Amino acid sequence: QYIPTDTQALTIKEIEHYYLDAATNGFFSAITPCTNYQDPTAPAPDNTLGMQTAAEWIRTAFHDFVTGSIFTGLGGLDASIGFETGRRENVGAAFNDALLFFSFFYNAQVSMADLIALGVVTSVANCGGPKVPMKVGRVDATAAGPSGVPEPETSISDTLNEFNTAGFNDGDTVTLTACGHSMGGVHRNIFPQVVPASAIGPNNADGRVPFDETVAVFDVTTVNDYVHWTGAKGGPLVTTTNKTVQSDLRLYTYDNNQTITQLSQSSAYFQSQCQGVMQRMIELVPYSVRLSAPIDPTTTTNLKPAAIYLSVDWKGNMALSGFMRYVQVAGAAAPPGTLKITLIGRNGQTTAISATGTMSASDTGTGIWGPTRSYPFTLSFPATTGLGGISVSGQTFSFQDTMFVVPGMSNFSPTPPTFSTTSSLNTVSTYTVNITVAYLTTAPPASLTATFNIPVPQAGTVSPTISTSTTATLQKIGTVGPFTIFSVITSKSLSAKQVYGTSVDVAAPGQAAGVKFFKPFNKAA
Ligand code: HEM
Repeated sequence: QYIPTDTQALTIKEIEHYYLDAATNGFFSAITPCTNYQDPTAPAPDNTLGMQTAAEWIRTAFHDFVTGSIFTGLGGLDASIGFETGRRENVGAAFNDALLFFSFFYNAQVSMADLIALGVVTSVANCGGPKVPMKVGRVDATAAGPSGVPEPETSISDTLNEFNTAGFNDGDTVTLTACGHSMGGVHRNIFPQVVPASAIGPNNADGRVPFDETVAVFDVTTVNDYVHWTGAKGGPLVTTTNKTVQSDLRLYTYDNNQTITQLSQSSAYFQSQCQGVMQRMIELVPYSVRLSAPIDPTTTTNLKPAAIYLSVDWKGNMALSGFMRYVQVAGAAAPPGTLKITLIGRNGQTTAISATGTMSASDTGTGIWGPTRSYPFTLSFPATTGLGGISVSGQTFSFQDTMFVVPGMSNFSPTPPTFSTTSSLNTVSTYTVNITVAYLTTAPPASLTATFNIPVPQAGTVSPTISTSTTATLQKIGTVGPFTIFSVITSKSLSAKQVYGTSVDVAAPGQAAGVKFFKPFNKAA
């Protein structure tokens, strides 16, 4: 585990993993294919209900963000929706479905609000829409926010007022709603005032009437249907005979159909307009929140180290292991068969020590940016040389070895059940963890303190929060080369889901954590 200087870098690393790496039970699993419906409390997807996870994720972001205010600088995308699911304006399973699925990916570095944003970015891009920039750094609310999410019955003036307060003018409101209503539909079981009982049928137990013919594709079809009065004609919130709930019709006709007609001019125009408003939706955050630069392998780097661990043994041999990730973005060279990873020593000098990373045949996948390849490697070097970084294909990545958990001297038992995004991870066991840390210091303290960051339930929402109340004291057990070694064994009763979300920080007395966000049991390993 290396220690980046900037804590947002750790969040970026985590989200990059969810966003770019292939994983059987990864973030994309619930929205692949885009027609899929995954109830995270059930063992397997159920596609007989007329429900759709990708659409639920987009609707979740809308209901979370729209009560935010550019005037007060409060609210927006902050996961407060979890505290608000009892309100009539937030009817339906979508919100808790989304938060429960996201909670498998929640930890001390990844907020629920960032996961809601990632849900929009992944479902839009995975289902044929544009790439909405993914920034990180959102902060979760600790209580409900104001109410006011527009409902089908809400007057046009109240609806526009709510969106205006969230920073969307009248035209933007039409655009965002038309973009959102490209996927999914309206369900009889929760909106009987909109959808007739006749909608219920085989593989449609909840009675969904889709917004358009391409329910699982983020595209201009619903707009074209409305403008040309073909197909689904814009969907049930236009065509319902109950005038009170014709909210899309009221909205689209408010400016005499000007905005909606513009949107139908071309698929490319629709997609670029949607990219802009979707970005603004997920970037409405409190004034106090600073978002990172976007995770974009085309403009940052498509070659990056991931899942890196540093170790030292009692003989003073060090090893840096992990993998290099190569994303073959559009226009990039084909992935090389091997990569040469060269050690930069603790003194900052490039050394003659190198390792070869060979492209994995199995750990591969195709994400929205292109094929992702991984190159596992282990770089071995003496403790006297130490670690300052690595250089790979002309790029330098900085690491440090001041304080790190030593994987070969640490362990964790029992092994939790295989990671999955179902309730199978609810089983609680007593887990014992040995945390052993190497500290590069000429004046070793008597002990170090480990703080465990454990996802725990919080009242009023299905979204977890992080508890830091479990700590442990590491005692000196020896020295190797320039390092003093500290260790502790501690036990805790946890669910497997909590185990996967737990991380540890370690600090010397009176100092900031030298080890930050070490995952004692890493599902990515
Ligand atoms: C004028 C404001 C809006 C109103 C009154 C409204 C109303 C509704 C209603 C009643 C449903 C049916 C929900 C269900 O049966 O599960 C729905 C679905 C949906 N809405 Fe909206 N909506 C509005 C704006 C938006 C916006 C701005 C977005 C996102 C950018 C959005 C995204 C969605 C999505 C993706 C669905 C499909 C959900 C699913 O199939 O599970 N809506 N909307």
